[in-house]
Amino acid sequence: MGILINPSILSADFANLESELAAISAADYAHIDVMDNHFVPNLTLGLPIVERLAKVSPIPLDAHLMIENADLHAPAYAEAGAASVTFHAEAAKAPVRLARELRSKGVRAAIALKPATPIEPYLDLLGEFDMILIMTVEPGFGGQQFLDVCLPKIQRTRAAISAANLDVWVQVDGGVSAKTIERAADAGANVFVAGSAVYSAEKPAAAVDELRQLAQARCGGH
Ligand SMILES: O=C(CO)[C@H](O)[C@H](O)COP(=O)(O)O
Repeated sequence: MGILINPSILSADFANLESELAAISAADYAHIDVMDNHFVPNLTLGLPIVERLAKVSPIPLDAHLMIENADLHAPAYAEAGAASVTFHAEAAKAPVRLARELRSKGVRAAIALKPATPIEPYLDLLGEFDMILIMTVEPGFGGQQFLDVCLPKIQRTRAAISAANLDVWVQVDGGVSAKTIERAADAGANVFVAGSAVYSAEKPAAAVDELRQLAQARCGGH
């Protein structure tokens, strides 16, 4: 399974998003944090901006919806041009139905779990998703510290995916940096979201390369 580095534009300059996306053209997906000020105590951007970003981005968009009522709102992000749409388990009433609806629109469907949400209720459903996002911070803000307590959940998720012989990606988001990415890779993640570690770097493209090399050196087994 390949390694993917998805910089989060949460730490980018919101007044210059087109050039901020150009700066990460060597990454795999641009991670777009959609926050509604209800599911999380922060407000970022919504559908019209995602629609524009999808048109100008040199790489596909990975939309991470930190919004309530995901069943109702998530499909519109697929129609807006995101290549991958992630909704939160805590915000979806019918996650399997929603994932099937997203896939029917031709996008990758992913489910996200906050640090206190267990993977166990979803273990028999893994094949319904293209990716599982294990949050390694409480969602809402960039620049937080990576939560090592989430590593066992990443391990259990990867073990279940391997045991079922599924091709499901495991994404980590929150506090991912050159200091923490190896631990996440060792635990079984293969998709890495990094906001501040990329956009606070003098050269975002070099930061993407460094993260990729560190993860690739550890991800031989998955
Ligand atoms: O989903 C998020 C916050 O809810 C962000 O994607 C995440 O925190 C990235 O920022 P950083 O790498 O600075 O932690």
